[in-house]
Amino acid sequence: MIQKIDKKAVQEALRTAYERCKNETGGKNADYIPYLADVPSNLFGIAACLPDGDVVAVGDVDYKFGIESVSKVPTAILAMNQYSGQEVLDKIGADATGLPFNSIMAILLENDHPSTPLVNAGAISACSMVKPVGDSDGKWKAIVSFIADLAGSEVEVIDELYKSETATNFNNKSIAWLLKNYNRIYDDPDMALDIYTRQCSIGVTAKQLATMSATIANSGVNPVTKKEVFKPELTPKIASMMATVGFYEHTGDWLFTTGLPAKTGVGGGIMGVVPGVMGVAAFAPPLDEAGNSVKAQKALAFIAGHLNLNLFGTTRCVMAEKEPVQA
Ligand SMILES: NC(=O)CC[C@H](N)C(=O)O
Repeated sequence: MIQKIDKKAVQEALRTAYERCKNETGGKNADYIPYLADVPSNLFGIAACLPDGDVVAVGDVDYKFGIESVSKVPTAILAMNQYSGQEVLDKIGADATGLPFNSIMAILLENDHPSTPLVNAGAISACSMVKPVGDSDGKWKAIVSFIADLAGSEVEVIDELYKSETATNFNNKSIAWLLKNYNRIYDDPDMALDIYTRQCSIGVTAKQLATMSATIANSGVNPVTKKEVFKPELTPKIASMMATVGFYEHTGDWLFTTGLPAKTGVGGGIMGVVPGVMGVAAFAPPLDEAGNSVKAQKALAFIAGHLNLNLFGTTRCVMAEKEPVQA
């Protein structure tokens, strides 16, 4: 069955989700990265970007927060775009770990494999793959301009966050060097780790996240700028990775509840992709124990249910065509 929805329905769903969730008090800001502990906990925004490039939004949607692990999505796509989906599958993998995002155990259990580019190990490995290999500045330019192309607007690092993460990323250092030991780092390990830390420190708004996910939903063509950012065959690849591990050890619960491929970050952002339909995103800093924003996940779960965005459902949600303008 096909269910047509229009911009008004999306706007209404976002507003209702905002009203329902704004007083939610569960969760706690990440504090293992000192900068994140100080972000105001009551910030809350929701945005959606539609195939015609229209962005609908409610709440704190222009506040720049740390993209954190949502950045694993663009870098995974970039690596697949530069090499191929198959090569990323061979070099990194696409398995769920069922374990926390920064798990060292996951690397050992997967027989020395980083599992998926959407956990820390695989993301550091993906950063090591990004071309030009051996050229830190070149790699960084490739990543930051790829994220800007997905978002349709410039992005930059929040310096204070980058410093805060760099001063405290001991666990990630161990991951980088453990992967090096297993030949799963394809460039200098310290350089790969630094690129990963920097990409996590990029500031984005909920509107930018929604546009990034709309570009993914729209087969790699940014619906705002119309630029072809990546190969169309990569949309189902990245959506499947997001569905598999986007909420780490809570991914099964999330997928069961919503049927929406989505990726979270400890900055409080969540980006959800409805392939062929739209991108949705939400942001609120307090997290559950797996590092997923409590309020943002409640809001997106409501929207997914309300608009029938569940990819496993028998009702397919599509955007209604705009009424042609009368001559
Ligand atoms: N889940 C996350 O957002 C984690 C990202 C963070 N930069 C880290 O590596 O720990």
